[in-house]
Amino acid sequence: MDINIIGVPIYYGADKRGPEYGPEKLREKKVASILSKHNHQVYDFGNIYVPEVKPYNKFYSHGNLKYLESIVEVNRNLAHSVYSSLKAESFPLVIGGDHSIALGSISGVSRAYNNFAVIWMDAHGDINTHDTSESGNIHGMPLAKAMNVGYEDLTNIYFEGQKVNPENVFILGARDLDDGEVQLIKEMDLNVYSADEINEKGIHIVIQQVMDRLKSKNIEAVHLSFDLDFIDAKYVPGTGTPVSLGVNIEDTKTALKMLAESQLIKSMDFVELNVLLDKNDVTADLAIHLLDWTFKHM
Ligand SMILES: NC(=[NH2+])NCCC[C@H](N)C(=O)O
Ligand SMILES: [Mn+2]
Ligand SMILES: [Mn+2]
Repeated sequence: MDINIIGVPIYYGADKRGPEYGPEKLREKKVASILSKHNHQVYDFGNIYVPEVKPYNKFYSHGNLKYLESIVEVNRNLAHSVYSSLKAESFPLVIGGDHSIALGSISGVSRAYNNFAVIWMDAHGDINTHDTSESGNIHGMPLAKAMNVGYEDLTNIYFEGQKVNPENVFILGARDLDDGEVQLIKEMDLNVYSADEINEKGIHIVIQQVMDRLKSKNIEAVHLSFDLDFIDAKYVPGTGTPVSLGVNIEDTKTALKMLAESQLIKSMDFVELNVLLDKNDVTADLAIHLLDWTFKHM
């Protein structure tokens, strides 16, 4: 398969320095040549341009949507890059950066496919809006925007309106949800498999259930959005919002292997590696190992 690596060196969605060095770090660790070992042609498309913003301007046009203008611009460009990759039958691997970039990738995927699903592996739901967010950090909101919930500058990125049908969204590993997010899950009847449920039932059973659902819906493609904080906090010091009682590394690998082998995954985000918080590169090395593992099974 052909893979296009698209780096997005941004921290604005997290409002904490560190994730912007993710693409550089993974390149330093030879991500492209590692993936190409598994019979893939890997093309490194470099980085999406991230404009500089003065920190005092972060509230520029909206008090509870920090760095709104820049995040909109970056995601619009990213969306087109992801769409172009898919049109060229190349797998877009989007390397963050913080999770705000999922909005751009899902928007690009959405233009390429009619009936696709999003699998969101994360300790968080990332379904806040400017009304429910306690932080104003846009990385806690992209999945809501993709479902057309929230502020219109963010829901209308790349093209107007909804990018993904909420019925086709699967959140895995959740264990740190804000009140507004819990309410939205109820209102929209979203598919959420919490970390507790995964650890009780077993990852294998949960992934199988998700795949059965995808099959019954005749899904043609899946976008996998992987936030490193899906994994239990003790294994990932290098992420900005770690949460304990998560999934361990072995189970994470089982999930990624099963999803990769399904051949349904056509695009992926890999986000929230915080290089500045990392300890001796353990999280960066784990990131490389997980990507190596995933694309080995693809
Ligand atoms: N992509 C992430 N790591 N998101 C963390 C979000 C944390 C919190 N729920 C917020 O909205 O601020
Ligand atoms: Mn996230
Ligand atoms: Mn998260």
